[in-house]
Amino acid sequence: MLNRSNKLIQFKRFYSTTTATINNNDPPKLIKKDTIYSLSSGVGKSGVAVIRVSGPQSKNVLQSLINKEKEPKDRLATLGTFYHPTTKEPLDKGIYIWFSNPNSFTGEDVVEFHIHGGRAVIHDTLEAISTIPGTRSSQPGEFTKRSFDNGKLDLTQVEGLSDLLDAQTQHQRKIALDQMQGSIGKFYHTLRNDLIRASAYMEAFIDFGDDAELEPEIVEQSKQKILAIKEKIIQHLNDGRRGERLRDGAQIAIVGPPNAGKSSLLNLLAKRKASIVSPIPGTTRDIVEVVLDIGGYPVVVGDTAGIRHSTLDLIEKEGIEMAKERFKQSDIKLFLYDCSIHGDDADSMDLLLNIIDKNTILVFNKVDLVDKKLNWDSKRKEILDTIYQRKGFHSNYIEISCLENIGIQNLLLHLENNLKQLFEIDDKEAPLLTRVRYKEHLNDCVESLNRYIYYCDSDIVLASEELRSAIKSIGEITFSVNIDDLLDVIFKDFCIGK
Ligand SMILES: Nc1nc2c(ncn2[C@@H]2O[C@H](COP(=O)(O)OP(=O)(O)OP(=O)(O)O)[C@@H](O)[C@H]2O)c(=O)[nH]1
Ligand SMILES: [K+]
Ligand SMILES: [Mg+2]
Repeated sequence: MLNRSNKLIQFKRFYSTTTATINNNDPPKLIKKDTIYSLSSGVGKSGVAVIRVSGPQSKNVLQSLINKEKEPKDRLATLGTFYHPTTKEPLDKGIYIWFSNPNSFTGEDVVEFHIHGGRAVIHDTLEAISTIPGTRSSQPGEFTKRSFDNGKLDLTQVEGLSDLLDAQTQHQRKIALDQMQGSIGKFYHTLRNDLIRASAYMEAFIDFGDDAELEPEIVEQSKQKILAIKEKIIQHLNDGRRGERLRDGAQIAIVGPPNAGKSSLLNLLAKRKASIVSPIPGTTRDIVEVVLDIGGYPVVVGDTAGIRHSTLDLIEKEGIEMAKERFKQSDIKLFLYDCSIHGDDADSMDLLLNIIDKNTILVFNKVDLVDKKLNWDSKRKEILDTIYQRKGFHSNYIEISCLENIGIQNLLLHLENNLKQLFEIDDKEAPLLTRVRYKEHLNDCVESLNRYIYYCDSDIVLASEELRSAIKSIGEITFSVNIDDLLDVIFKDFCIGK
């Protein structure tokens, strides 16, 4: 029979190999590569432009450009004149910063040149760098790729960085920055580590059970721990698409009967003529979308075709179907009601009662046309009472006039509040689930854990098999887990082999 330390080695080896496809157990090594360079700041004329160089030739590049052999000081902005390495012609006067590996963005030797952002300065400096052997201009995303390869960023951080560069609104920026700094990565690391720790007790039971020092209760304990982890993952998965919504923008739909002023409202919100407005009912056919920033939240507002039964127009009919569908799918729903209609508005009322729900914001438009004292107040009361009688809730409502710009600020405040609720994170521990990719891996993980629970009492070998694939699924989210450290922790608090 194997002694314990051999078993320990076996166990370690087992974990190393089952995760070998995604984990590199050795500390990240710098692979000798081309030295890459590129303009890192935006294209076009600017006050300052930044050229970044990364790779083994970086120091050579720097010394050639400043025409001095001296050792650069680490992470210190230094003023210098840059020369062409072959013609020795001065190119520009600017600042350089040297980052020696591994303390740089890519983990390699990096030098940054902060030069004047004129076309010729940028062009000639890049050309000067290109004359140094071993250098080439970088491919898109190559600096970040090297950073990932060298273990400076895990995959979720790379994705966070990409979101940060794309962020259009304040809240998108906040979430992306958090993710780039490792919040999501850390959360998944912890989940995975917890699973490994719980499974280690299982594995030990399989391996050492016959030594009679480990009780069957251990299996039960580890099962309970794993169940708790599973619950945590499920909770995280049920975040109601908030993270994805924050990346892509929340959907707001404007629906209502023809001529209620839906397109007028869209144009007001967009501050431009995005949708055609006319007195002809049935003007809007397609869904017209505008992307907006409301209180720092990204939203996509969709203007839709006016909904009515009476039309025979096939195109309009299709537009109406699209409108209903959009209404259903949207995160925030605005129902526009023309309050200037005198006499019979049974159609509008039918439609309203048909589709309105608790979360719909009822927007009474064209208040500039009503005589409040005489009839509108009582008519509005009648509408709200009917909703209450038929649907059982008190509807949220706002009065506006698109023509005279009345109540729009109020509507925006209302929307902002709704957005705040929509995006609010009630679970302080778990970050927002920002990508479908994470969701897929987490779903795989939960499925494996369900099978683990199924096998747990009957076939412990199959059960631990499922545990391993659950662990692998989570590991795939970050793609950078060093298992050795963790195993040391496990075995320390495990006390096997002492
Ligand atoms: N007096 C007044 N007229 C308005 C107001 N809002 C919109 N209108 C007018 O109402 C008419 C219809 O406006 P639209 O914005 O085209 O209405 P819609 O709901 O998009 O109409 P469809 O696309 O046909 O369903 C236009 O003549 C607008 O100028 C308002 O607040 N007050
Ligand atoms: K219209
Ligand atoms: Mg319209």
